[in-house]
Amino acid sequence: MNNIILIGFMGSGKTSIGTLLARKLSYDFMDTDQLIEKRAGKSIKEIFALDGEEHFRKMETDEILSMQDYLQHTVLSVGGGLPIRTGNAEILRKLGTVVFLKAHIDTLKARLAGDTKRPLLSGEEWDKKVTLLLQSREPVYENAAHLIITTDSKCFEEILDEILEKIVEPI
Ligand SMILES: Nc1ncnc2c1ncn2[C@@H]1O[C@H](COP(=O)(O)OP(=O)(O)O)[C@@H](O)[C@H]1O
Ligand SMILES: O=C(O)C1=C[C@@H](OP(=O)(O)O)[C@@H](O)[C@H](O)C1
Ligand SMILES: [Mg+2]
Repeated sequence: MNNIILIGFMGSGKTSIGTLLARKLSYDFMDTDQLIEKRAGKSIKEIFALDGEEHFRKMETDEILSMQDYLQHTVLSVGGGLPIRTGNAEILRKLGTVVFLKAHIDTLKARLAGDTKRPLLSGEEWDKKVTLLLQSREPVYENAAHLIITTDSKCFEEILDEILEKIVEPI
């Protein structure tokens, strides 16, 4: 098992840190949102609007199921909702070392303010949605993870170093 999977809430830094970590390790980088956008030929926002969230969730599961056949030496960032769907966390844990990038709600809200790409945050009540979603999702992330890294007040380099220090698997 030589893959690293980053999970966590929207804004926890999965895509940014995944990109940097892969570069540092000379691993491939993949991000389920990017793969799905490419496959569908439209943005996540358009998929939600035109096909519905359930269709998107099915695409997420299909993506990680197919990875079981090929994923190697890869840092994989997954969308914030992916580990929540029944069965997905188990698939992720088989794919590699699952790292939960944890952040305080205030940190997440500050990072997500003004976002226009994430359909779940559209509308005026977005910060209330963040509070409710985070409450329900955090225990799922904690259960799914082999390793939890808190990211509040840490720069990217500090987070990368901590992940590499704490990962037990030889990589
Ligand atoms: N540790 C951090 N320090 C400063 N900014 C961060 C940190 N982690 C994430 N960000 C910022 O938060 C935003 C969301 O990051 P992103 O990597 O897209 O998160 P995710 O993929 O988990 O939704 C980006 O603007 C990113 O630069
Ligand atoms: O939390 C979620 O349900 C989602 C998170 C997003 O990815 P990030 O976690 O990378 O923002 C993206 O998959 C989609 O907007 C739905
Ligand atoms: Mg992302």
